[in-house]
Amino acid sequence: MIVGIVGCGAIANTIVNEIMSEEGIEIKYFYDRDIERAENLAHIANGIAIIKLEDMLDKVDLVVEAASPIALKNIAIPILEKGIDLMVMSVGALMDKEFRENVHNTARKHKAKVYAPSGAIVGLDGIKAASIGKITQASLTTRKAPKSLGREVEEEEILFEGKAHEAVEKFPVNINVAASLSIACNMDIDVKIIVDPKVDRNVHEVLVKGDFGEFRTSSENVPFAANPKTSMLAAFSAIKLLRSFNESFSVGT
Ligand SMILES: NC(=O)C1=CN([C@@H]2O[C@H](COP(=O)(O)OP(=O)(O)OC[C@H]3O[C@@H](n4cnc5c(N)ncnc54)[C@H](O)[C@@H]3O)[C@@H](O)[C@H]2O)C=CC1
Ligand SMILES: O=C([O-])CC(=O)C(=O)O
Repeated sequence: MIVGIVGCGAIANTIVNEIMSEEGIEIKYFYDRDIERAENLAHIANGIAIIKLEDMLDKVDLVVEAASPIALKNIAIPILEKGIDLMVMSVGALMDKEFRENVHNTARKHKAKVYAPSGAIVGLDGIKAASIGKITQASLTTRKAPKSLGREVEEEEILFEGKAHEAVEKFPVNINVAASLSIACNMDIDVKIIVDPKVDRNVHEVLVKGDFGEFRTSSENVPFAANPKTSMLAAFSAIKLLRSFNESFSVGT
């Protein structure tokens, strides 16, 4: 499998450092609006930095988007139209219903697949199983340190309380997890975002109720030093999903 990466930041660097050149996965093409970032990562991976997306499209089997929701909106359709699979980290962009439908229809028409790893939250496996019945309630409470949210506060403060579609508009690079949960639950879930000077982790609490009963998950994620908005777990989930394409045994939904 030849892989291209769009967005050469914290997540992409972790993917490359972990996978480098593993049997069956060759991460070869690197694109970033900051060409230096693409060149640095290409150098580490012994790959090729490209200056426009089209330069990788006839050469890859899968593109990993690890850039931003705006980037995803620009690249998704041209990638899928070529029948290339797409792994999406900036899931928040998919809260735009028209865009999501376009992505879905294009993927189906060109026999491409779109994957969204579980990212920084815990519980999507259970939600996927629970969605066989009816899900009646789902919420996410996210607590991050001021530097993760770009705020300066002395006391904990609720920054946002409302629906996921609004949360991803207001905090596009901090709450993609709300979109993953909403898509998995097939509802615009309730979201609360708290800035808390007492925490040094990215904390995500998920509550889901439905026909199956109810569950709560809580993850206290170590953030990347280089980008404290992002949890290391998010990059790990992408790596695990990439590896799963070569595995013959799968556990969990
Ligand atoms: N699904 C999830 O659970 C999670 C998703 N994310 C999202 O994943 C994405 C990547 O995260 P990180 O690696 O932490 O970000 P980062 O900020 O460390 O790296 C992003 C890279 O993408 C590049 N970039 C931004 N916009 C671009 C564009 N339009 N075209 C080309 N390159 C562009 C930037 O120059 C940068 O090098 C972000 O959108 C982030 O919000 C982050 C954490 C969890
Ligand atoms: O990494 C995290 O903790 C969550 C995050 O930034 C996102 O969902 O965009």
